[in-house]
Amino acid sequence: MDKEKIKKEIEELRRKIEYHNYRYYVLADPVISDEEYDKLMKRLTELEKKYPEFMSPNSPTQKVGGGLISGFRTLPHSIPMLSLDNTYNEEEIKEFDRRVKKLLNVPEVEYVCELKIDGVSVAIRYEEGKFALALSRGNGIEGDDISENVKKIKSIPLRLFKPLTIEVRGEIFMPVDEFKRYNIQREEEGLQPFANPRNATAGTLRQLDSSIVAKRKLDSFIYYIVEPEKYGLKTQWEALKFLKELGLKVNPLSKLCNNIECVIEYWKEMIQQRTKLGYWADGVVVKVNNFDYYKVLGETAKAPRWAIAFKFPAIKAKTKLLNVEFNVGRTGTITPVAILEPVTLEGTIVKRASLHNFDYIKEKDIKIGDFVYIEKAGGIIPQVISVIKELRTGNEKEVQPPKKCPVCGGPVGKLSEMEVALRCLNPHCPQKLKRHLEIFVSRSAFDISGIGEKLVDKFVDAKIINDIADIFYLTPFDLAQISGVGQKTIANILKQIEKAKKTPLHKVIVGLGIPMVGEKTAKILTEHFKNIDDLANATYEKLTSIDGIGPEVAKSIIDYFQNEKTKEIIKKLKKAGINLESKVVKKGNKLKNLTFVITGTLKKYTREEAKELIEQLGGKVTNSVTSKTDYLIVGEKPGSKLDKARQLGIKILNEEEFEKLINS
Ligand SMILES: NC(=O)c1ccc[n+]([C@@H]2O[C@H](COP(=O)([O-])OP(=O)(O)OC[C@H]3O[C@@H](n4cnc5c(N)ncnc54)[C@H](O)[C@@H]3O)[C@@H](O)[C@H]2O)c1
Ligand SMILES: [Zn+2]
Repeated sequence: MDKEKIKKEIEELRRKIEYHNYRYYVLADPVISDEEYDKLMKRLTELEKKYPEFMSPNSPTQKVGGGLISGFRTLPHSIPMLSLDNTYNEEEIKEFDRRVKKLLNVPEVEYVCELKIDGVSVAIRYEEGKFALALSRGNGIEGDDISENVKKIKSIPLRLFKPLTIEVRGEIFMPVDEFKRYNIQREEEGLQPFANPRNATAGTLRQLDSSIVAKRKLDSFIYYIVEPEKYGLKTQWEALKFLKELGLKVNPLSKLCNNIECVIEYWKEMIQQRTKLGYWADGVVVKVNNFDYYKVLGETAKAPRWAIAFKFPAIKAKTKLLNVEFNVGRTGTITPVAILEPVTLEGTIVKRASLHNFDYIKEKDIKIGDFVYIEKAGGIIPQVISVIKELRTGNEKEVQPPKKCPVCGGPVGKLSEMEVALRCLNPHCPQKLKRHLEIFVSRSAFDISGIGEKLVDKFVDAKIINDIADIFYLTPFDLAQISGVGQKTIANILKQIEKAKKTPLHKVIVGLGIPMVGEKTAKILTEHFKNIDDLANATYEKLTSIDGIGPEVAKSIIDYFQNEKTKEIIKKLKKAGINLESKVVKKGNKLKNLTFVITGTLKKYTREEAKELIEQLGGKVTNSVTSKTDYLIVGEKPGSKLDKARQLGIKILNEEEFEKLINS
């Protein structure tokens, strides 16, 4: 009976930890603090130790977190790259010391204290002094070959001061200033800022393009030598000195201690200094100094027994949650934001903090009026971490998810069961306009590449563009008003806009941004409806009778076209002369085994449309005329392909003849 309960708790803990691993390592977007995570892990470790019958080799306690990334070559480590056990308090560090002394049967042990740099660990091999390979920690047994990226880090030498063949290990990290700069840049680009510098470092190192790594100023501290006895080294303290002599960057703040009291003192000193370092350290790594002891102490599947991470307490502040506001993002996601009684945290005044999502609020039972603890994830983004329930008066109020979009008053809901976030469901919500315009001008829709993300933002901010159709009403004057756009660019953009008016209907539909209607569905629709009005008037029965259109998509299409703003936008698109007719004919085999080449400009079709038409009828379109070409279709201002076709005696069709062929 009791055992059943324990088993359940173990399973629940494993499920939670795996979820947080996923958020942390894969999404680089953790939702709990390291301290909370470590508490879950500690509880699981305790239970597994007490009830070994529930132990499993797949438990997160048995694995090094992180994993491998696709796109890189994977190679085995020379010896496993492990994690570290950790503790947050003095009692436990003394316990660690007692355990070590008991296992070694000695009265006192020397420790080396090093800062625990909050970055990503790396193994670097040098051959005869020359940089040969860098591997990520991966799953601890195998790592990713990130050599090209690591070579771009300035503090990592490509040549050592001595021509040794050696493997060293250390930490790659992003300094505080660079992290701040990079996050500001990300926000300007409309990307989510990284929650902490470790995530930012990991995100940078997994780039396949090493020139990106060169742009972000990553740095390194090396702290470990594989098989140190080969170089006559007997202690970690000697190893650190040796690494420095090789020209590697070694953290200058390490300390050699004769006993555990000295370690605790160092830890306290570093807690004071931690915010002034210029890089993030989340604790002190305490290592037994004498290498002879390492074999005696050994290691678990996950961590060595001769070292422990003595983590710093989280820097948190207590304050009152005054209210919860709702932010609407570019994709319409609505996120709750805590409005706080202003409080100082790590030297800045915090008035707002992240609450992640409504599930988070529910899970933590956060109420308006509560006293809460806030913490800065990675020293940057404040978040509400926990509620101090003892201080409740009974007047606290539940946080109600909004029933309407706080920006446009539109309906609110989830797009699918799977989603955590609530969204504004109004397709024309002004808050979504920027994102929508990015899709509108993209290659899968109107293909107006002259108007990139930055310009879109400027147009919307300047209120020149208030809905998607406004793109087709841009004047040279509007364009000139936007700073940074020259005459040439203006002419180019106008040309592209003109061309975009001929965009085939399925791409127009993609551009409209009807929820749940992507490229594939848009194509199906153009095969069944003559034009946009035909589609707008389609009944639910008609839509669901089409192969590939499910009830949810049908409902979404109907909702979209019933929206008053949609009607206005369609009117504006018509007035601007946008193609809203489907030129797609029914599929067939009429052109089977025939190869076409197109030259010059056609009047009724874009290249793309003509190509699609031919392909739908079973034909093929290639770029150059060869003896295998069956037809050359000739528009206005044909190129040299026409001469070539004549030489080879290929059949030549003008636009009318081409239409006759497909409609015959
Ligand atoms: N908040 C979350 O949701 C969440 C989720 C997963 C993991 N985490 C955090 O990540 C930790 C697990 O990550 P981990 O396995 O990398 O362990 P870790 O970061 O706690 O410790 C091991 C690592 O410390 C690094 N390190 C830095 N300086 C060092 C030094 N001087 N000497 C030796 N090593 C040094 C090495 O990279 C080593 O791999 C957890 O304890 C938790 O704090 C948090
Ligand atoms: Zn809205």
